Amino acid sequence: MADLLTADAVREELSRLPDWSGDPTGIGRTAQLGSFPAAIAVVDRVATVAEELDHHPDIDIRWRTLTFRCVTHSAGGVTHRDIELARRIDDIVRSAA
Ligand SMILES: C[C@H](O)[C@H](O)[C@H]1CNC2=NC(N)=NC(=O)C2=N1
Repeated sequence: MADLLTADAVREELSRLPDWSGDPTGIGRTAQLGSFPAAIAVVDRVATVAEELDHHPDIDIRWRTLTFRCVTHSAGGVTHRDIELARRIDDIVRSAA
């Protein structure tokens, strides 16, 4: 099982993920795209990456605003897998914006 990050480690990782906030119970970000179809296209690309990593974010879709939350459910908190997923989500949002 993946190791839970301490509060200090989560803070450290978040300092390198400026669009994300959170704590050891989960990290999240929102992203506003240009349109609803553009937002759905981002969700679709995130779905592909989530399958590749076998690690899946919780996603809230409200018109063109997406909210991603990453937590390792099986571990009950934030692990390096969530940090990796967050970086990959950032890459997708950046290339879509
Ligand atoms: C069997 C499979 O590895 C697990 O169900 C995975 C799938 N994706 C997952 N995603 C997240 N965020 N947390 C998990 O614990 C998790 N478990």
